[in-house]
Amino acid sequence: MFTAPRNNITGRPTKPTIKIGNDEDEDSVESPFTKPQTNHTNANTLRPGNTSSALFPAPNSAQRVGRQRHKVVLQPGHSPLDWAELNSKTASHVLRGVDPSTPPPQIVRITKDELKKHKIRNDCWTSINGKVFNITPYVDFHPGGVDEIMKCAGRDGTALFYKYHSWVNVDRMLSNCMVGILVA
Ligand code: HEM
Repeated sequence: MFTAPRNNITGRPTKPTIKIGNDEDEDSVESPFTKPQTNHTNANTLRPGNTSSALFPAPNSAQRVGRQRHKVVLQPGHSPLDWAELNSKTASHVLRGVDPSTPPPQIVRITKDELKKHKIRNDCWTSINGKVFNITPYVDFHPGGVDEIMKCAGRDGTALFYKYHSWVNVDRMLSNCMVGILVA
């Protein structure tokens, strides 16, 4: 029966050693090559207990969404950052497209018939989650393109909105564009 060599003092089994070279009498030395080899052939393989390798490289947006992206090339000056800047510099009534004396949007009631009247490029409202937004100033900033966002013009766009991007925070993005609450 094979018995692993033991340390003379501690009595514990010694670390594995290998012979370097062919000389039988040469002292055996511990080799760095005896360490277990990690298989790095596919660093992205998610192995049980290995979470770090799965995060590098990070998945791109198409991989995160799980389908082909359909973002358009926006005109210069129409990036999401430009939209944020415009919001910070523009009075809310301008973005709402209403007279400055108009009451706060939370108490303005808008019927479906009224909503339907605002469906052209230069006067465009939509309703998402029961809130009515004037999207006229936002249309050119829409990363999905003008044609796509205009599909919700003058009507309830909630279903279309969630079909394409449930992760987008519309309340925040269009907070200054809210004109009222949709009523039956
Ligand atoms: C009024 C509300 C809307 C807002 C505030 C809005 C906002 C956005 C934002 C922020 C993105 C970029 C998303 C990202 O980078 O992850 C986006 C992309 C997009 N949007 Fe909208 N959107 C609106 C309505 C719509 C509607 C009604 C449609 C379709 C009929 C639509 C279709 C798309 C598409 C196709 C993209 C590209 C998404 C992709 O390829 O991943 N959006 N939208």
